[in-house]
Amino acid sequence: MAYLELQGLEVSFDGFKAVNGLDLSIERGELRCLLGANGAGKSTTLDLICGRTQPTGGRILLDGRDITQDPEYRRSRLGVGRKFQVPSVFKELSIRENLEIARSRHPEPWRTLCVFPSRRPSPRVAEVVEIVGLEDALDTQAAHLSHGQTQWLEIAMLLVQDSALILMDEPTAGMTVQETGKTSAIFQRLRGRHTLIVVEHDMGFVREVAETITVLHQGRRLSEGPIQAIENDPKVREAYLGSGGISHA
Ligand SMILES: Nc1ncnc2c1ncn2[C@@H]1O[C@H](COP(=O)(O)OP(=O)(O)OP(=O)(O)O)[C@@H](O)[C@H]1O
Repeated sequence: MAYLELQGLEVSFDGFKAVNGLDLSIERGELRCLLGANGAGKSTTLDLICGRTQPTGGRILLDGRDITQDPEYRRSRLGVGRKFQVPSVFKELSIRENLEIARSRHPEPWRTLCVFPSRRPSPRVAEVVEIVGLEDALDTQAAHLSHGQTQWLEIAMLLVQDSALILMDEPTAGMTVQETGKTSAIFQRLRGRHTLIVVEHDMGFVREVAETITVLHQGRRLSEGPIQAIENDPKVREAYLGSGGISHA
């Protein structure tokens, strides 16, 4: 059995099926990209997996366990981490402080800073900042970070929480070409250690990082496979007709 299984997943908003009988199987350690035109149901699918939205039908299995009815906090404890498009870092705190708080998951974050007053990061924080390339900026206040650095800090916050399944919505949106390149390198390092599901419109980025791509259309799986197979799939071409083809998604 795959690490994550969506079986006939469905959610209806006032009768409109944003996700409509979606089947998806993702192996442990895989990096899966979700593609699809605007409104295809990509973000809603991530919402269903992390428990932000409750499905109106179907099942979600994580490592063989049915989590369909589990609330968001319980899925988070099981290792499901979600990165949203809008960053949720504490702007007035340093990178190190943000990471220590994320790691502790303490209900009163300020107490963590009393427990970790030292300027030396804990071993896991030190390891993670090296992965995302922020090791030289540990004491920089988050408010002073570039857009790219803020996104990397958020990824690091999921990593220190040991999220086994990481869901990301357009991680490269608003990034420069250099920042996107660095993000791609970070993802290459995460592959195999974490299972990643990434919604992304930047086809250059998708080409670099994805092994398998799932294309959604009207809340269903339209096509799945490596990039060449997706680009040559007549169903995908038809669904993207008018938007200049998938390469211009
Ligand atoms: N809470 C909600 N209430 C009503 N309709 C919703 C809700 N959330 C999403 N939808 C609708 O469901 C459909 C799928 O939305 P979703 O955000 O998942 O698409 P998407 O593929 O992520 O699109 P985009 O690439 O534009 O972000 C859209 O038509 C959207 O308007």
